[in-house]
Amino acid sequence: MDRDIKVVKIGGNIVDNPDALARFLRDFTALEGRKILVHGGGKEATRLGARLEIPSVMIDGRRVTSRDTLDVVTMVYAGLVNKRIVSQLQAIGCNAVGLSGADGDSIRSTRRSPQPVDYGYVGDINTDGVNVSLIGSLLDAGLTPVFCAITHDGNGSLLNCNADSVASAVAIGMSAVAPVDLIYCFEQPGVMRDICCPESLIAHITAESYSALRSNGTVGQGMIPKLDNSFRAIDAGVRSVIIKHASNLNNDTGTVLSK
Ligand SMILES: Nc1ncnc2c1ncn2[C@@H]1O[C@H](COP(=O)(O)OP(=O)(O)O)[C@@H](O)[C@H]1O
Ligand SMILES: CC(=O)N[C@@H](CCC(=O)OP(=O)(O)O)C(=O)O
Repeated sequence: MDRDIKVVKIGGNIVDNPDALARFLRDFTALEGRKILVHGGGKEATRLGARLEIPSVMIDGRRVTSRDTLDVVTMVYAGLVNKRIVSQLQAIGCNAVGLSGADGDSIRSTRRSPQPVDYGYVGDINTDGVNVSLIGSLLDAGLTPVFCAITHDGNGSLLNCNADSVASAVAIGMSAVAPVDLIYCFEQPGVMRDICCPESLIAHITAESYSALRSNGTVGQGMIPKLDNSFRAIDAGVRSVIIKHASNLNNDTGTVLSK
């Protein structure tokens, strides 16, 4: 059997669009070999928070996660969104199993220091926090793990992580046992010089060109953590990283990252 593993992260704007999500899940199901899906769902959490009168506060692309907000994001990511995705995958022949990081002790993290910014119940995934043998056993059993952004600290607390960081950490962890390709899918063609112009797609970014794109403001907002996570994965031995439109999952179009 092909030992390679594909770790695919699907962004929040696709998760939030039923037609785009259905198309993406069909393409994901068609991917051959062992695969893992990681999803976000920030928009749905923000909407439910508003309905419950729990306002969402984001700082540098991360959600300040109070006790109440932790309840909201757990309900939305580990519940509604995860189970919706798993049931849709089941309906099209992909035997998915939905997990938070607490399930099977699959992903452990540590609550962030309250300095310089107190993010509340937000975690950073531990260096050895990905349970490679559990995930390997699921893959060997023919299952497709589907992870949300909720992890745990091993002491009974759930912690909210950035979904891009979960994807990168899972890819890094699994690269200890197999070649891993990390694929970030979202609603844009990739990293662009001009976000309003799809033709301005940047085909290839190195660590050196990234620092120029960052300092001249070409990349901003959510793209900075995505690129930081991409380079972290490459440095830690992940075989390939690409950032692409969700509808291009099964072709080569996108932005390829390399050292
Ligand atoms: N140069 C760029 N190219 C593409 N997207 C960019 C760029 N700079 C900033 N972005 C923003 O980054 C966002 C992606 O980050 P994010 O919303 O965190 O992704 P995801 O949907 O995967 O969670 C895009 O929606 C876009 O608004
Ligand atoms: C700590 C933190 O910010 N966690 C994210 C997790 C979800 C996520 O990353 O979703 P997208 O991929 O849709 O952005 C949040 O609560 O928004």
